[in-house]
Amino acid sequence: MISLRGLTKRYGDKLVVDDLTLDVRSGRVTGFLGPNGAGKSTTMRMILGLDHPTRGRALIAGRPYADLRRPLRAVGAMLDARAVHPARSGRAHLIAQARANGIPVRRVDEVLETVGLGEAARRPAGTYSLGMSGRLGVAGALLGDPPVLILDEPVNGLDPDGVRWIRRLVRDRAAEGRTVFLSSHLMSEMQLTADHLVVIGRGRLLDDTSMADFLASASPASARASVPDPEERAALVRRLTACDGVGVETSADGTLLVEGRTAAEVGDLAHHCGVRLHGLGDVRVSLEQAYMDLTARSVEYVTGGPAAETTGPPDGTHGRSGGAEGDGR
Ligand SMILES: Nc1ncnc2c1ncn2[C@@H]1O[C@H](COP(=O)(O)OP(=O)(O)OP(=O)(O)O)[C@@H](O)[C@H]1O
Repeated sequence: MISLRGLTKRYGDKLVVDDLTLDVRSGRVTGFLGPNGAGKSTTMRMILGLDHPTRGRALIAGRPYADLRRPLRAVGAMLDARAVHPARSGRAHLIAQARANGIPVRRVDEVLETVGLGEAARRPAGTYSLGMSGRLGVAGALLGDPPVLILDEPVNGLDPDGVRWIRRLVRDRAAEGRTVFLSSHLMSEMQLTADHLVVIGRGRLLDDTSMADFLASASPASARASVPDPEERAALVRRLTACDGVGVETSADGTLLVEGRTAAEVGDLAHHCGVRLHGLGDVRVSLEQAYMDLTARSVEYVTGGPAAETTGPPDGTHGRSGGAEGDGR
């Protein structure tokens, strides 16, 4: 487990990480989200002892990073995939890390195979593509077979096969009971990968919740139903719109979008009225939409316009508007 207690970082007069208190628990993948400059990398660097907190503490399994005797055996991390001496081969890079941590060289060859770099292992790391550098970074994180993994943008530069590979890798590690903490701006991928989310904006905690609750709280229930018979469709719409808080949109092909009711509720009502349905399902908000709603007021660097002046609300509450349709999990 990773524990942050009042973790705070100030660079000059800029408060970059603001009083973060949370636990990143084992046995699940925790996604770390936030707009550019929100303080994610700085938080990860403080967990890994690469930056000193201005205030507060970051602990790994109850200890500060600096107190870990064999750090790579306690926590594996990839923060900057390109931070490798360009003239050194990937294998030599890993061997140096392994030696410093009492890890046998055969483990280096093992992790190089695991990340698919077996053949490129003896080439200078400076000749690696971004995706290959990422794979080498992940190999370094896996080297000590640690119970805690911290990965900053691990899918950056990876091809679709590599993205799926990372997803499987981190999910398998979490299923083994390890702690996985990873950041990504790829929301669709995060939706498939993470069980739990920590969201920050301008250094402050905006949410610390399960993926399911994050998505559920982002939008009211809504369902989609296809009713082939026009008269039955009209009857169902009448019954639905007679209820408070329910809105129905009918598309050209006769599909109903029912806001304010779950698929189960729409199915029950249709059954009760003797209405035949061809398609019925819940409409889920996408992580991207839920995230955009939550962080809208915490974005510092806005595309095509001035940045918002306000920060996110201090108590973690937020007005979300739902609505966008997503692919669910
Ligand atoms: N060494 C430093 N000195 C001064 N400011 C810094 C330093 N490192 C980071 N910052 C600032 O701290 C803020 C947070 O940066 P950080 O890299 O932690 O954000 P991030 O959430 O990881 O962003 P991104 O998603 O763009 O990677 C930024 O405004 C950045 O400019």
